[in-house]
Amino acid sequence: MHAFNLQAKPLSLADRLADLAVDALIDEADLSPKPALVDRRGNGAHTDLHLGLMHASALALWPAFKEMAEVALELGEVGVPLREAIGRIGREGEQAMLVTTNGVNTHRGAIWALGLLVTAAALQPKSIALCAARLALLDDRYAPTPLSHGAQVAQRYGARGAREEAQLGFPSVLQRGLPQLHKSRANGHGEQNARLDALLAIMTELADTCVLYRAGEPGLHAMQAGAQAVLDAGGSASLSGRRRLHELDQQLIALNASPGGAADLLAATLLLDRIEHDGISQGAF
Ligand SMILES: CC(C)(COP(=O)(O)OP(=O)(O)OC[C@H]1O[C@@H](n2cnc3c(N)ncnc32)[C@H](O)[C@@H]1O)[C@@H](O)C(=O)NCCC(=O)NCCS
Ligand SMILES: Nc1ncnc2c1ncn2[C@@H]1O[C@H](COP(=O)(O)OP(=O)(O)OP(=O)(O)O)[C@@H](O)[C@H]1O
Repeated sequence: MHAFNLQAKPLSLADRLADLAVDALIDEADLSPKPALVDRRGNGAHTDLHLGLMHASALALWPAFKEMAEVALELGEVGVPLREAIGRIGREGEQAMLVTTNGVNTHRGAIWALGLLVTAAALQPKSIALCAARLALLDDRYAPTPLSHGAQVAQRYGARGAREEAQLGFPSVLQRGLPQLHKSRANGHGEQNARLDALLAIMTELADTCVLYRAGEPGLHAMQAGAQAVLDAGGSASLSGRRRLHELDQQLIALNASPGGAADLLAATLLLDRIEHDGISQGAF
């Protein structure tokens, strides 16, 4: 008889999904140079955020992601009980984030997007985006309705925000982020450039409510047109694309226009990519 059992316990599906979600958030934060966002170089357009805080916040969310996957496996179907359970877990995750960051919003949008995707991946790994959309369409009786930045921007500009992106099945991820990630990889652009190109592809069309709130319609136009200009110039791997990317970074910082929503959707893109590589899903999201 041995004093210790040295055989590692296999990770459960919920453990693996929580690991992949946290990894995706850390990869998003580390990716550099992202226009006006927190990265390895600095704080972008944010005065209250830094890379260490993004990492600490990502790690603090692990239990919430694991619990979401577990409750999905336990309840076994899309319905109001599951929607309300993940709403409660998401709000607890938000509290854990705020305690870790001393009150700074580092990952509110990411808890929403990645939380839905983790739940859906546990439940229906063959149609993750559709399952996440069905969950997002259900009402959570206990969700507070504060006049969030997103709600204010929706009133002022009629913009679709984080809720609608999820309810539509994450078109920015499935139709922009993932295809561009695959295309830039196939062109041999290197992993970091492929990820930057995926972020830019998301930015070309997104109504990012962070940008609208901070910089209005001129800010949103600068983000979308500038991201398109980088891709048209050959993307992050080309010299002229890099020059355009630098210009976009300067321009968005000057406008205080940080594309936080696009960053969250890049993390969602990286999560689905990891889920596919991990064999949890075969790519039919
Ligand atoms: C739906 C959510 C995201 C709130 O959305 P709302 O637009 O009202 O809030 P807010 O202005 O704080 O923005 C949320 C974040 O979404 C991201 N975002 C911005 N624009 C977009 C977009 N077009 N698409 C996707 N994400 C976006 C940004 O990171 C932003 O910070 C969600 O946090 C929520 O319902 N919160 C209520 C509390 C809750 O139940 N939490 C648990 C959810 S599982
Ligand atoms: N690397 C990143 N850098 C900056 N923001 C990011 C990054 N990754 C994700 N985000 C998202 O951007 C949001 C932060 O944006 P912002 O600071 O505008 O939010 P806020 O606290 O709602 O607004 P404000 O700071 O203007 O009061 C976070 O919710 C987060 O989800």
